[in-house]
Amino acid sequence: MSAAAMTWVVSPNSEQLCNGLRFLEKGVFSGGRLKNVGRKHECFSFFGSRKRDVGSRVVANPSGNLAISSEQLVYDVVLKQVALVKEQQRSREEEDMEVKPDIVVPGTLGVLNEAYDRCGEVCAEYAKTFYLGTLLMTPERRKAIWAIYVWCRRTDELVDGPNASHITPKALDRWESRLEDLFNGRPFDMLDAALSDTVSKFPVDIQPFKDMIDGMRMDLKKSRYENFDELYLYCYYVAGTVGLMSVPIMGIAHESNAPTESVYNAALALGIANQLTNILRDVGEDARRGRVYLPQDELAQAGLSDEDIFAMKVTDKWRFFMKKQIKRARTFFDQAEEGVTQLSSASRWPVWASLLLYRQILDEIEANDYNNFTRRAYVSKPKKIVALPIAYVKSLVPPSSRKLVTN
Ligand SMILES: CC(C)=CCC/C(C)=C/CC/C(C)=C/CC/C(C)=C/[C@@H]1[C@@H](COP(=O)(O)OP(=O)(O)O)[C@]1(C)CC/C=C(\C)CC/C=C(\C)CCC=C(C)C
Ligand SMILES: [Mn+2]
Repeated sequence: MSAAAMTWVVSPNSEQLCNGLRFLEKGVFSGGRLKNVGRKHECFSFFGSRKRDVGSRVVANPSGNLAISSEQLVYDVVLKQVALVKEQQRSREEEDMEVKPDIVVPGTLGVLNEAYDRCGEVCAEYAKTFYLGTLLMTPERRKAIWAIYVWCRRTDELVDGPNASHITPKALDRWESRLEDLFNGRPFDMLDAALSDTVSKFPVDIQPFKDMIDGMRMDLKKSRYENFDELYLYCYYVAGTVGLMSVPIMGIAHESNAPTESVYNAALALGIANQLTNILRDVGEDARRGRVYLPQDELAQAGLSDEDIFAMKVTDKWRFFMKKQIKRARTFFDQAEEGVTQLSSASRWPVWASLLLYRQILDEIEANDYNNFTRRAYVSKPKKIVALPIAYVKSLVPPSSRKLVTN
């Protein structure tokens, strides 16, 4: 598919989107394979800490005043999402139904099915293993996850895709108003229509979606992170949000008696872990774009600076620094593990697979002797193949009655 055709998939520009819609209607997109344009897209590498180790709720700002930490800010979003889920549970119990019935406007069902099919195609193209995992889910859940995946991918492409240099804060504002419209039942295009349908059926709060757009805004104006608290907020925006969006769809197992909030915390932790791993894998690549997604204070403590990163030399100081960063990422994966088992049975396999595969990237960075400047850590096909049955076996473990960490 040409770059021009790709444009509509990711751009919030109305004219291009209308063009995109025409592509869809003519079926040009159908069967078309989205290509990587200007950006690495290996297969969506299948994707928490005891909180005390990684950050506190109240932090002192430079003037010595106490401020609310990023962790606390994010926790408020978790509570809001959990409240929405509980509210829907209560009304379902009252109405005694599984999901809201479809209110079908004549002639729209075919279009909606087609929209979901397109989401599935995009997902299969960008994230093959993950796509296969979604096939285990119920059709309703699978389609919903595809719709969320596509919205996230399109959002990410705005700042990371081929048209990234043309993206302005205004464009992100337009993307956000489209988001509000689709949550209010007024989708702009077919892919938005799929998500609009999804959010009308599942208790998904708009906040994590808005926060992901905020993450993209942050990417436009910020290329340094003073400390881990700042980096944590960025990781929440671009990846922790995905965890919060996904759990209402994947569902929590009926047998689970873990507090709902603890499962959302685990989902958040998996997003953070994935993003920290992504950052550690991409240090060299990001540096070539003038970006350093590493806590500046921790670099300084290790006797390192931006200059050392741009020099791209693996030194003992760098190895020492990296070991600490990897250790932190692993604590978030550990925290996430406790939550995966609480998910509904069909959702556990793709999440385990994603967790095991993404975590292995950290092992690969170690195996590369911490050279994440000029070598890209990746999980080889044979290792991926080994991880999948392990994930499957893990997914068979039912939720235990053990209590998870709440905040
Ligand atoms: C089963 C599963 C993995 C479900 C998530 C499906 C979904 C909606 C994914 C959307 C991902 C996406 C496109 C996010 C946009 C921002 C972004 C690109 C984030 C980075 C992903 C890795 O992508 P990649 O390796 O391709 O990196 P580049 O684009 O090349 O830089 C991220 C690192 C974040 C991904 C975050 C997650 C997948 C969150 C996972 C958490 C859950 C699914 C919750 C699980 C529940 C519990 C209880 C643990
Ligand atoms: Mn990346």
